[in-house]
Amino acid sequence: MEVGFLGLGIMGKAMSMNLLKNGFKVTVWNRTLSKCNELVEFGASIGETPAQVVKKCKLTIAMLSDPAAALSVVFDKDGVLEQTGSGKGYIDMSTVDPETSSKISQAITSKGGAFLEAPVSGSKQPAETGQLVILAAGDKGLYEESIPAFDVLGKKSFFLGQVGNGAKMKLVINMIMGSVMSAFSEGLVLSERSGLNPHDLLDVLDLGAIANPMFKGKGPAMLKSNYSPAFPLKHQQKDMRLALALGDENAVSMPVAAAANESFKKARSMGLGDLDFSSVHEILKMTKD
Ligand SMILES: NC(=O)C1=CN([C@@H]2O[C@H](COP(=O)(O)OP(=O)(O)OC[C@H]3O[C@@H](n4cnc5c(N)ncnc54)[C@H](OP(=O)(O)O)[C@@H]3O)[C@@H](O)[C@H]2O)C=CC1
Ligand SMILES: O=CCCC(=O)O
Repeated sequence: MEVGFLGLGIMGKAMSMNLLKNGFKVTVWNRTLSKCNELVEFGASIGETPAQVVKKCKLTIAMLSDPAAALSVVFDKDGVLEQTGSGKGYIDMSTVDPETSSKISQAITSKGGAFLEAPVSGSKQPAETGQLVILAAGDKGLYEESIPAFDVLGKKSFFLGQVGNGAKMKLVINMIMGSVMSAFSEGLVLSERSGLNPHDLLDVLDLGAIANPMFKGKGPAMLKSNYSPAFPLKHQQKDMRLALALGDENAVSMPVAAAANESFKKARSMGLGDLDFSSVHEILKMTKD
């Protein structure tokens, strides 16, 4: 099966590499074209533009930073829309808001193409090992055709119905994740400032009712101020912003998420946006009496 892949950031690189390793023919494109070279070494072909990739491939996947990027790759000159049509499938796996997804869906389907949104739960390592959780919504036929690729990329796929539901599910999850990370960082700071050993806190947490792979995976690195990016903080803040907008639309009060968003915003303003989202810990460490 020949697959196009647009966007070779942390996630896109790992996902397209995985498809290659599992026998898919992959044609890649990235805004910064030099990032395609590593994939070419593993057998990928390069498309010079998103339109070229779509022209060549029946199925094209995108994994882009945010709504602006997702829209640009579809609607701009040499974009996806120029070559989509009957027999072409487009799957956007980026984390965006439901409105962005719906706009892309309408444009693709009005030209006869099929569209699926399929954001993912899981980060760099699950992307490398094919252990993502796929939250698909949109064209059911395209979902079924894409199962061989989803089986390589993820450990479980959900089909959630109409376009927008995948985006909403992903935003709810990341709103919870950002709020929990913020509370976890406060707990690490509180344990240290009150004279406890924060490593003991990690051990105790791991044995109790709120034991959590995120605490276990990120806690030790956070205590060493090591924030090598798996999930960049700028994307977590984008997800908090989009989730809060979803809350606004649905009149859901989310004071915990709103407070966490302030910490992520502050971290971004201090230049931590490209570090892992766990670097929000640095902001909370800065608060003194
Ligand atoms: N990292 C993670 O753990 C996870 C991330 N996600 C989501 O997946 C998406 C990608 O994340 P990740 O790989 O970490 O992000 P990165 O920041 O590593 O990569 C972003 C990608 O988007 C491209 N891009 C950015 N702006 C534009 C634009 N205007 N036009 C075209 N391409 C653009 C970048 O191209 P260039 O190289 O030229 O800058 C790059 O390929 C995001 O929506 C994120 O929220 C979802 C689950 C986990
Ligand atoms: O969107 C990013 C999710 C990161 C994760 O699930 O660990």
